[in-house]
Amino acid sequence: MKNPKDDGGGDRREAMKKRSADSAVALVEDGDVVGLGTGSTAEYAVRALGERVDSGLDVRGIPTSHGSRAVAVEENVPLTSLDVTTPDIVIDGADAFDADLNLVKGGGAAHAREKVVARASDRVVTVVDETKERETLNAPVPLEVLDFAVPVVRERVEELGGRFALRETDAKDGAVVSDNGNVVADAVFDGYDAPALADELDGVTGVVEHGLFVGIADEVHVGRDDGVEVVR
Ligand SMILES: O=C(CO)[C@H](O)[C@H](O)COP(=O)(O)O
Repeated sequence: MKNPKDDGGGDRREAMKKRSADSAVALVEDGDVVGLGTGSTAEYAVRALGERVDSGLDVRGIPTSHGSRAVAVEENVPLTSLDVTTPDIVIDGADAFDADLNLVKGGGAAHAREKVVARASDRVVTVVDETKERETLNAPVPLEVLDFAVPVVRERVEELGGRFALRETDAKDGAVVSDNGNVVADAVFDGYDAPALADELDGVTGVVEHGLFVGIADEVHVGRDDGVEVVR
């Protein structure tokens, strides 16, 4: 299965993403520690934060991936780590969300670090364009899995009624490997109750982390053509 993030784009959608990112970055205050999310929408946020740093804002960022670290370095956003402190706010994207603020994350294979940073943050702000909105979540659930455990995790996902698809990459022959050195798969279900499935996946030994974020997001900034709707 190819990366589910290969979902096209277009200028209109990029503008919605940027609107959402700008709205979230406006919440950052002088002195804040900011969790830096991963993905194209979060990248807009890191770049917008960089502009505010240029104008004198005093912040430190905690990246959620090698990718977001690289963007922060390029934008001169000073960095710190969970060894030193925890974020006042994290700004990160999502692959899908529902009205209860359940999120599916991990299209960029960074959901394990993203969840660690989000759970450590005082305020969790999600940035999306309106195409991510769902009445019922049914997006494939990313799984970061210990390579050794793939057969037993596959079996458990199938017992839960899903299909287990190891994620592949065009960048090399073989599986997508996370920043933590584990393989990444997608668990595909027709539809699911996010809290119940999250509970089940929490209990699967060999799954380092899954991409269902339940009870974590405080607000979702939804970029639309005519502005940003903040869903709380
Ligand atoms: O969870 C993520 C990475 O692991 C991303 O936040 C998610 O995939 C959304 O990315 P984009 O803003 O590019 O659509």
